Amino acid sequence: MSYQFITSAKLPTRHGEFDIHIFENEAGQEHVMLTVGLPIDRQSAPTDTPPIPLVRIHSECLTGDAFSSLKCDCGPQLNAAMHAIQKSGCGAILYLRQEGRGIGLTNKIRAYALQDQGHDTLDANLILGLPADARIYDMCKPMLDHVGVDKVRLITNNPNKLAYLVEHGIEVVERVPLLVGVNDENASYLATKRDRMGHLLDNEF
Ligand SMILES: Nc1nc2c(ncn2[C@@H]2O[C@H](COP(=O)(O)OP(=O)(O)OP(=O)(O)O)[C@@H](O)[C@H]2O)c(=O)[nH]1
Ligand SMILES: [Zn+2]
Repeated sequence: MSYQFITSAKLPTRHGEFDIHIFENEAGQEHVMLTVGLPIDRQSAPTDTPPIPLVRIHSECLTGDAFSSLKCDCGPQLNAAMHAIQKSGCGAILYLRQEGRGIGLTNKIRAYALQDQGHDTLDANLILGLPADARIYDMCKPMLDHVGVDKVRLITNNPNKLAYLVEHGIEVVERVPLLVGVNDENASYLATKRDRMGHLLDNEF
């Protein structure tokens, strides 16, 4: 699949002002990138060491990002990442339109119905005959290339995202862990990511 840059504009938010960039693949699927301080202006202070952009690869979660769901940690993670990137002055949010770990909104809600019956987040996908995690990350490299980023500090607990970037020639100088928005409703979801999905979490939930 190839990805094309379409357009960009300013986006003021309550965290500060971002540039918003839209990308599209051949199937017409849109992905979004919010940036601050990118591309890095190497002319203005050529002798300074350039900053390493702080980057968050975030998969769409309508229920968490827009509806403040307590079933996951997505909404607080998105807000914390936007805040941290603004504070650092240089970075990007890659907002990937792969809802429900790539199975789509309808299937995610089907999985939630199974979770209501006591299944965990991983088994719910498997019972539906769907992969535990169907996401791809091949849009990330062209999106980062667009703003000249080849080195990042990556905000994640997900080893798949680290592996993708490293395999595609993007240097991950640092992994920045992100644990926010833990509550009684999402504790078992986080424990399943830690115990059954290999996420880099060593906390008790
Ligand atoms: N199938 C399914 N998807 C879920 C469930 N809860 C959250 N999601 C999806 O999981 C994805 C969350 O992904 P990210 O925010 O990229 O985070 P992550 O892969 O958990 O890794 P981090 O970078 O460590 O946060 C979103 O697409 C959510 O819609 C669930 O119970 N079932
Ligand atoms: Zn979520």
